[in-house]
Amino acid sequence: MAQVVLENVYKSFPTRHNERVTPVVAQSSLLAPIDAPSVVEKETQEPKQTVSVLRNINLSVADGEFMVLVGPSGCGKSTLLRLIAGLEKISGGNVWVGDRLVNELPPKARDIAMVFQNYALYPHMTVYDNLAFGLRRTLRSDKQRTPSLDNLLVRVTRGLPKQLRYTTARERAVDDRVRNVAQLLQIEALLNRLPKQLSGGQKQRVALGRAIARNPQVFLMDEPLSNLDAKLRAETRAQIVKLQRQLGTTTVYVTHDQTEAMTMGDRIAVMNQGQIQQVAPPLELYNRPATRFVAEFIGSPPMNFLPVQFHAPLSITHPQFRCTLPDRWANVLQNYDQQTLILGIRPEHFHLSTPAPENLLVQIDLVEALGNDTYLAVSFVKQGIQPSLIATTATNTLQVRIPPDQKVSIGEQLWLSLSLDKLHFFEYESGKAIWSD
Ligand SMILES: Nc1ncnc2c1ncn2[C@@H]1O[C@H](COP(=O)(O)OP(=O)(O)OP(=O)(O)O)[C@@H](O)[C@H]1O
Repeated sequence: MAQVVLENVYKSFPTRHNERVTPVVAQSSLLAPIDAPSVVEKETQEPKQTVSVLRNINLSVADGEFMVLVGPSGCGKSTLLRLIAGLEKISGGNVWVGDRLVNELPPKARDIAMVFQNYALYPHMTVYDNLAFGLRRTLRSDKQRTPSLDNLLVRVTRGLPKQLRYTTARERAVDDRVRNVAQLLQIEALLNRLPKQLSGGQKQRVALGRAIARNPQVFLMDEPLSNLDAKLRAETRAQIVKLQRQLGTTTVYVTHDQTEAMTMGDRIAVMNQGQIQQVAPPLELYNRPATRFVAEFIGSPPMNFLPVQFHAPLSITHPQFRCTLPDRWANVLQNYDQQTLILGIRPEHFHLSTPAPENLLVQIDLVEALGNDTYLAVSFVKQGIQPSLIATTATNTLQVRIPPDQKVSIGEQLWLSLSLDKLHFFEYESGKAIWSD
């Protein structure tokens, strides 16, 4: 077990700004004499540029912690994981695993096991051998060399029935570990099968088993569940969490799925465009998102955002409604008098209400009844004042959650009130959260 610490980690990839150049080179090479420099040579002569994919990453994963990296596609999650694994080299900063600085260490010296979404099992080996393969190598590198008497006995008994054959100490250790892991993951019955004889979920369990069998200091998992169907994903999700708790192995888990992040992580690091926006336990991310980006990313359906005008001491106005905020906002908001702020409201923090200036008059565009919950997509019924401010809302549609027993239909008009103690505010330009305490 070990902690993983990233200090000011930076990663850039080389790129050539040859998007315009390439076609020209390609074209000229068609016309060029045979002995002209090749396209490849010409391309490498272009000035190299770099694109920075991760910037100023500081993250400390505690010993035994389950840390989830979450963020939209392309934000740099996999790259960060690959940097920890040593599959990519960092461009700046430090990576620590335990008390070792691993910047220059190759992957196999880092004592880390990685699980990918595509399982990466050896197709020609049985489940048993897939589990045993890495182990044999690990034990060999542990210098548990086979004594020569062992070797002799193995050779002499090779032709005998299986029960009578002699096995080496190392092979017995491997066998013990394989069977333990198979029991833990409930794949004992599958040990003699080939990967092609397994379902997706079973393959994923074998891939997990392979990582566990090596008993590494750290597990790195890159979207390991994304090839599974919804039901199996939920089951395997729970199983991974349970296993991780049992083993207590420090884990960094990458996903773009916020449900996975919220249900699995001790803490979650939310990433966007190569930077970490916030690191916090799941509920804290939900209750106290540090930025508008985090607020929108965590929670399903996402938080609604409305531009409102703030008037000290405690009132906000929107073309469609106005309301007075609880006292606790007075202090923090006094510097924003007469400014536009972004009001954030989660779908679950609206309530069906009565006509009043502090309530929102909306029309139902869509109803989604999901048994336990009913979600509405609603739009404002235009009431006339300051329509320009409404136009600055990215979308004029709000997502609202109402009790499932409430009968509503498309086209119906409703009044909604806000849970005043649940409001969020963000600075208009920077998107930074303003907290009332
Ligand atoms: N070898 C590479 N060379 C150049 N650019 C790269 C390389 N690997 C990744 N990138 C770029 O780095 C950015 C981050 O990629 P990364 O795979 O880490 O994102 P991600 O958050 O894991 O996305 P996804 O969820 O889609 O897998 C992307 O813009 C990607 O195009």
